[in-house]
Amino acid sequence: MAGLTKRYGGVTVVDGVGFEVSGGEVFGIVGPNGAGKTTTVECLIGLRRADAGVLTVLGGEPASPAVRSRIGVQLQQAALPDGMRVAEAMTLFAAAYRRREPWRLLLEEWGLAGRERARFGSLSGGQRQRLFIALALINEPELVFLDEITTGLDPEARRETWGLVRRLGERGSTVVLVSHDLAEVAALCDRVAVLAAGRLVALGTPADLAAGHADLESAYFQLTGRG
Ligand SMILES: Nc1ncnc2c1ncn2[C@@H]1O[C@H](COP(=O)(O)OP(=O)(O)OP(=O)(O)O)[C@@H](O)[C@H]1O
Repeated sequence: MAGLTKRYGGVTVVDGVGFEVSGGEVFGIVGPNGAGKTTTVECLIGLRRADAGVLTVLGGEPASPAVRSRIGVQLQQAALPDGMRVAEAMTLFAAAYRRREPWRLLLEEWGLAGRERARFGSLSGGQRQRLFIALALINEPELVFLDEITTGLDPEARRETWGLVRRLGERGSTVVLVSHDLAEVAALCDRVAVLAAGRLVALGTPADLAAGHADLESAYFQLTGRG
């Protein structure tokens, strides 16, 4: 991806951002609120049209059906009707794809076995989050986008989710992870892009970014102009 630019009503919210993500990499995107992280992901998954830039995802155009069928997406504002049962959600999402993982296995893997008949509205925050990740994986995606997956989770659920993201990486999936949690990024990501006010201000391994600073957090504050 090179030169990604997106404007909303004349305001540039993503400004010439470019990076390459390698196969099998866990790639983090961090930055303050409003930095353009979600907009960047939305352009990469074909949900929004870029105003400028060259975007290639798995060798194709982000919005093409061939690419869409090979990616998985868990978006920040994901929601399901409160009355929908877990099994119904899995069946519905599975129906949208030709290639799909047996969804009962996915529920097992994500700690939701036995919750098939539970309604979305009755699930805890952690269970909802895991359900959204399971839904994002239903088409056995080669590339998975996860946006703030541990926000609102208690420490134990957060740790568990980290383990599951690691497992995705180990299985060979490429993961793009948007996060506000620098400890999470340091623990999970091979490389990290730092966005601030729509621009890419740094790109490297967590260790590279932290080099010359007390830690990753102080590097982040300096890079994003908050230090
Ligand atoms: N549909 C939209 N219409 C107008 N402005 C938008 C729209 N979506 C996002 N924006 C604006 O674009 C900017 C970037 O938003 P974006 O959600 O990409 O940032 P972010 O880095 O993901 O922030 P956060 O950390 O708060 O999720 C913000 O100023 C936001 O208000």
